[in-house]
Amino acid sequence: MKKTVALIAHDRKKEEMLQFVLTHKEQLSQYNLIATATTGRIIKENAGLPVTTYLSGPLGGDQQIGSRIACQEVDIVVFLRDPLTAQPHEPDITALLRICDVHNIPVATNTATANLVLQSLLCD
Ligand SMILES: O=C(CO)COP(=O)(O)O
Repeated sequence: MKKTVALIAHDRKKEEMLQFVLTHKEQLSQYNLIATATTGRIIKENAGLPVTTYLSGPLGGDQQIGSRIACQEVDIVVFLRDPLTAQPHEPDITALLRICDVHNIPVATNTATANLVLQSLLCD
């Protein structure tokens, strides 16, 4: 069955997310991609990959993706957080990371880890 990968990036990490997606475009095209609204739109427009989008993070998108994680419908999360900027929806961000740990879902919060996680999927 196709794996589902969630892609989420804060504003100052969106360019890095796009470069990550473009670097791994061929591999990522094999998976179901889901994303928060703005991250997903940028990926669709600039990488041309199909992405199922949810609400923007501050409007509840992190919680929507968290709910899919809780339902065991997500295999990997790449969440490029901005560690230098306070976010109004910090509780939602913490909740998303927590639900990944509750369900033992790999969550990469930087591209160094995300690269390793994608590499490991190639060996599956
Ligand atoms: O805020 C986010 C994650 O916490 C991301 O939301 P957007 O992709 O809509 O910017």
